[in-house]
Amino acid sequence: MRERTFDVIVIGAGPAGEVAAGRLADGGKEVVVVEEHLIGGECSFYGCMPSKALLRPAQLLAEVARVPGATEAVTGELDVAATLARRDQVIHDLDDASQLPWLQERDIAVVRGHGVLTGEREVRVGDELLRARDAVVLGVGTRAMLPPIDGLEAARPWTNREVTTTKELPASLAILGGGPIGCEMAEAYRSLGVVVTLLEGGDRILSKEEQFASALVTESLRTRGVDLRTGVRVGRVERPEPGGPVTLVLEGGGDVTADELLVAAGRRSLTADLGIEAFGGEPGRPIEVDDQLRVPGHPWLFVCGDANGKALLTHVGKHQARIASDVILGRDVRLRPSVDPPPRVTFTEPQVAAVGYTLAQAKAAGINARSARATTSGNAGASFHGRNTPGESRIVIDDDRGVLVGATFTGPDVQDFLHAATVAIVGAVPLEDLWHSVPAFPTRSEVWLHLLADAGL
Ligand SMILES: Cc1cc2nc3c(=O)[nH]c(=O)nc-3n(C[C@H](O)[C@H](O)[C@H](O)COP(=O)(O)OP(=O)(O)OC[C@H]3O[C@@H](n4cnc5c(N)ncnc54)[C@H](O)[C@@H]3O)c2cc1C
Ligand SMILES: NC(=O)c1ccc[n+]([C@@H]2O[C@H](COP(=O)([O-])OP(=O)(O)OC[C@H]3O[C@@H](n4cnc5c(N)ncnc54)[C@H](O)[C@@H]3O)[C@@H](O)[C@H]2O)c1
Repeated sequence: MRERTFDVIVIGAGPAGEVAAGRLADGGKEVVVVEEHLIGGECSFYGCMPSKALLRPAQLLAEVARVPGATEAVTGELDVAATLARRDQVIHDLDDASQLPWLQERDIAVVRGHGVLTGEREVRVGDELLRARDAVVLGVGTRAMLPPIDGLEAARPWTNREVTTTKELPASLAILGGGPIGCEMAEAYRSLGVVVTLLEGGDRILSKEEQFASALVTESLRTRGVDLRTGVRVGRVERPEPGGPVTLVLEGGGDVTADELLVAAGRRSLTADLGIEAFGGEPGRPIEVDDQLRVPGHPWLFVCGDANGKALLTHVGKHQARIASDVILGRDVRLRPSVDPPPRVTFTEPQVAAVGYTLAQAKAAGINARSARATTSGNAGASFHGRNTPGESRIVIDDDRGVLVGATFTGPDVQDFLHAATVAIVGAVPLEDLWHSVPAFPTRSEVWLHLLADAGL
């Protein structure tokens, strides 16, 4: 068996693993990355990037239709083939060659294959044994979770992998689960001309967000023609002919038939064949870590990104990777609770861009909280993006401390509003100081003036 020794072994080259490897190498460590599929991970090839590529063209076309001058100039329909071709460019036709120079420039070694922990600071990849002088960082991520529904697995449903990469669109698509994946893909596929049925088991879609945000996205999807149903329980799935239509038999009567079925009902950690049980982990479950991303009792073992289950978001995994790397490089840094829940954006139209607590979550956390609201497009800057676009914004205020603890912006293209709110929350900026943070005219940031006015400032 071939043996090699490095300072740090990183298993999984998704966003978390890549950032850890890069930062450690920049800090002078000799690093090896073990990857069994594509360098770039789920986010680059089957997640964030292709999903946004599928959503953006129709959203831009809708914005053009709201802005006279441009409206008259752009008169055609969405080009479906060009949209799929652009998606293929974004995911580099599922080829990770363009990710390699970044690693090579930093002298990061790459080992292709499935990594398994075989001992302390020891990883086996096929017939190669890797040893680490300092640490092992796990960034193994997640896969789609299939709920235990009779016939579901045998029906070979789509997961995020097929829905983001397919070259041929089905005429109809049923989607199980109304979280961010289900909602984004419902809108994208509908905009590409597919008949979409979205089935959510809970009483509302996007259940982790403010109720008003769920209601706005529900209304928007229904207006676009998505058959959106909540409180639905699927009892059985049938696909008599492989590749033929699939039928979901609903508990309580009725069924839904579609050419394809997407399961977007949550994720499971890729910790089943990792050797994690020897270090206190449970195969298939997220691995518990402390505020320095270490596995308790194993100071050389770190877990970053989706695999620790804290928040399944690329930017969260990358932040954790920066912290773990700095700890390995000898710095005393930790996760801070100041921005938890973290910033997040569902890229539907309207978008839901939120950070920190919803009002209900703040109250449940024992905070003396109240909210203030404003119409997102109710300012001069917004008129240049299209008057009266649907969308409301709300901030959640901790009245005892006089600071923000949450914010939600809904509307078209509001994703970049979020960072100001994140800075205000992490910096615990007093509301009076926020009031003096004057937004330029005419920018859509004037929504802050209206939010603070509604809060009594
Ligand atoms: C459709 C979709 C859309 C999304 N959109 C967004 C978005 O807009 N914004 C956002 O912030 N997040 C989004 N996410 C979530 C985001 O993709 C994940 O949070 C992110 O990819 C997690 O990064 P990671 O590095 O932890 O894991 P991953 O990206 O899953 O990467 C893990 C890597 O580890 C490899 N691996 C696993 N086990 C082993 C092993 N034993 N040996 C070797 N290699 C191994 C895998 O092959 C993979 O390459 C989306 C997810 C999906 C599915
Ligand atoms: N824009 C973004 O940032 C973005 C986009 C997509 C995904 N993501 C990340 O990926 C993660 C996974 O996304 P997701 O949408 O798969 O998961 P999720 O856990 O967020 O949502 C799953 C939804 O499926 C529903 N569900 C579960 N079982 C069901 C069943 N049997 N029948 C009907 N409904 C059922 C749940 O009630 C829930 O609403 C998210 O947590 C998110 O962090 C982020």
